Amino acid sequence: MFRPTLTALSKKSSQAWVARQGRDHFVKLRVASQFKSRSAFKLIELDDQLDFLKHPDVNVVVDLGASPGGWSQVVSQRLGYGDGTQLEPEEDEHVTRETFKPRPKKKRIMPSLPGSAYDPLNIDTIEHEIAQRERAGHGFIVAVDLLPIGTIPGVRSVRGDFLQPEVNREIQELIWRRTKRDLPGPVSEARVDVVLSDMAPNISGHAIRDMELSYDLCMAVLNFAKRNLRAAHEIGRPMGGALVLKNFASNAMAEFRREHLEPYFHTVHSVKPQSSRSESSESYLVCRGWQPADGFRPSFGFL
Ligand SMILES: C[S@@+](CC[C@H](N)C(=O)[O-])C[C@H]1O[C@@H](n2cnc3c(N)ncnc32)[C@H](O)[C@@H]1O
Repeated sequence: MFRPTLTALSKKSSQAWVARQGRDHFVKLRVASQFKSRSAFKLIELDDQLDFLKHPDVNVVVDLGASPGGWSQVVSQRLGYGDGTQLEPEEDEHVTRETFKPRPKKKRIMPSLPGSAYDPLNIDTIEHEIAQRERAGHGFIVAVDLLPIGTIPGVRSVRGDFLQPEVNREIQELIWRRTKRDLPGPVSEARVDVVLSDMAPNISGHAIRDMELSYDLCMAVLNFAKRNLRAAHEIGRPMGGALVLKNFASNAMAEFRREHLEPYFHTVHSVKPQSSRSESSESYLVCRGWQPADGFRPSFGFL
């Protein structure tokens, strides 16, 4: 009997993956749009449907599992940074003075810069462009991932494992520093308006283990949200204070939703965006209107 070898199998599945990518409507859209990931369309769909980002009172957004940066780009746009186009990819990914490559003249965003008489690499122009976009938007985004995230207007990134206490501490300190600098009012423990998590554990192939890992990530994100989300009544909008959580369907997740989400949010919706592949069991829990019960916010600590 013919048994395919591992190499033959992996070659076949990678060919299938390439073929599927080529057919995929959202992959084509991504290429045309300059979004860093196809996932960007999932967040666009979620926000267009449930409207948690585009409010003037949304100032601080935390994007967990942000690399390569598609969701952060969408949030950046929705907080008013940029006009819907991102910085050109070569500027975006690796802009350092050493690695920057000038673009052809016709693609330049700014024709020239005051005060930069000689700037053959166009570096001042790029910095000026970034600074201009930074001025146009409001608030800020903290993007967290194990992997690098390029430069996106309004985004500050933290690289590390979200499950590690020192990474949590770094996120917290960044939020406090920026809040103190940029936002009016007292610096309190809870200044985040929206927590997003598109994190997924590395799939081991062992169904129960994978489900447990996914559950643990969701629980860690919820604990972070409990400490950091502004409550709906503080914001003055019933749907204010939102959490978006990627999850994989399981009985444990259904119970998590009933026990840990529904009692504390005004509404909880489970959404499978069109741009999420139908063969994946992923969906997103969109929880709006954070209303901590008395004493529900845990005393301050990490994890
Ligand atoms: C589906 S991708 C996110 C795509 C992203 N939303 C975008 O639009 O570009 C999931 C990300 O979660 C990150 N991730 C998984 N576990 C993590 C952890 N414990 N800490 C930080 N990042 C994690 C992975 O590194 C991966 O980049």
